[in-house]
Amino acid sequence: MSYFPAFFQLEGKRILLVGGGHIAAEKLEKLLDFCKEITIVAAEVSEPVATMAREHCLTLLVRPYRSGEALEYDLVIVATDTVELHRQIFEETRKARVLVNSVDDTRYCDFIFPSYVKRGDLTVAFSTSGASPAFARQIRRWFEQVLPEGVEGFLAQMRKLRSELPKGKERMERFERMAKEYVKENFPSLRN
Ligand SMILES: C[C@@]1(CC(=O)O)C2=NC(=C\c3[nH]c(c(CCC(=O)O)c3CC(=O)O)Cc3[nH]c(c(CC(=O)O)c3CCC(=O)O)/C=C3\N/C(=C\2)[C@@H](CCC(=O)O)[C@]3(C)CC(=O)O)/[C@H]1CCC(=O)O
Ligand SMILES: NC(=O)c1ccc[n+]([C@@H]2O[C@H](COP(=O)([O-])OP(=O)(O)OC[C@H]3O[C@@H](n4cnc5c(N)ncnc54)[C@H](O)[C@@H]3O)[C@@H](O)[C@H]2O)c1
Repeated sequence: MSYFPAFFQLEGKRILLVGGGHIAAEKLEKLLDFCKEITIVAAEVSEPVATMAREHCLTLLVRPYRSGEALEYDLVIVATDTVELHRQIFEETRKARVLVNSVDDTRYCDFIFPSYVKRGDLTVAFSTSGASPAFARQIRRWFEQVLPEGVEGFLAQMRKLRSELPKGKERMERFERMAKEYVKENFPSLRN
């Protein structure tokens, strides 16, 4: 079954990253695009993870994961080199409202990381539901080339107008027209 694409508000959520190596650093970099309160627990910590933790004032616990501690969080990302730990954390959380991502192992995932492009308020995410992460990455890279410079500025302008103009048919038509014109001018291969 494919994964449902949703955009979660992470601010205010309790987030735990388990692991402090190469892959944990990649996941952390992505999480930091969307939230600034993250706890990391890792037996050993690589330089990139230590640097991000310091720069963003994250809670960094340098010690092995303790049984049951995932239950204190809303979202848990497990990025260690110990598959058994990924299974353990997934099992521990089954009776609680904790969502788990185990890198590289859909058996122990409630959600998976997509490939994405983020420019201001625009986030475009690609997923193959695990069929081919390599393909998700390549299509993301292609899309980065297609995306016009300054799209975030256009969205900032639209956001401002939305807050200023009263709701209704007139506003709806105006926004549709503006969005259509923007796409027509900036995505030259689209004609309609
Ligand atoms: C998108 C991205 C986001 C991110 O990591 O944040 C992501 N993987 C990325 C890259 C990548 N990962 C792997 C390769 C090597 C080539 C290949 O295998 O294709 C490459 C390509 C590369 O690095 O070039 C290895 C790999 N990955 C998974 C497995 C396990 C398996 O398939 O069973 C294995 C085999 C391990 C092994 O062989 O031992 C599993 C998962 N990887 C996912 C996400 C989730 C599904 C996403 C989806 O398809 O929708 C899922 C299910 C779980 C999760 O991790 O959340 C990120 C690209 C970011 C970007 O650049 O934009
Ligand atoms: N490195 C890659 O390019 C790559 C590519 C594909 C898949 N993977 C997979 O991703 C996983 C992580 O890879 P990595 O390169 O980040 O590994 P890594 O060895 O760099 O990091 C593993 C981290 O897990 C921590 N850890 C291990 N047991 C722990 C425990 N009980 N409690 C807390 N922390 C613990 C370690 O201290 C370390 O910080 C592995 O399963 C690997 O097979 C890695």
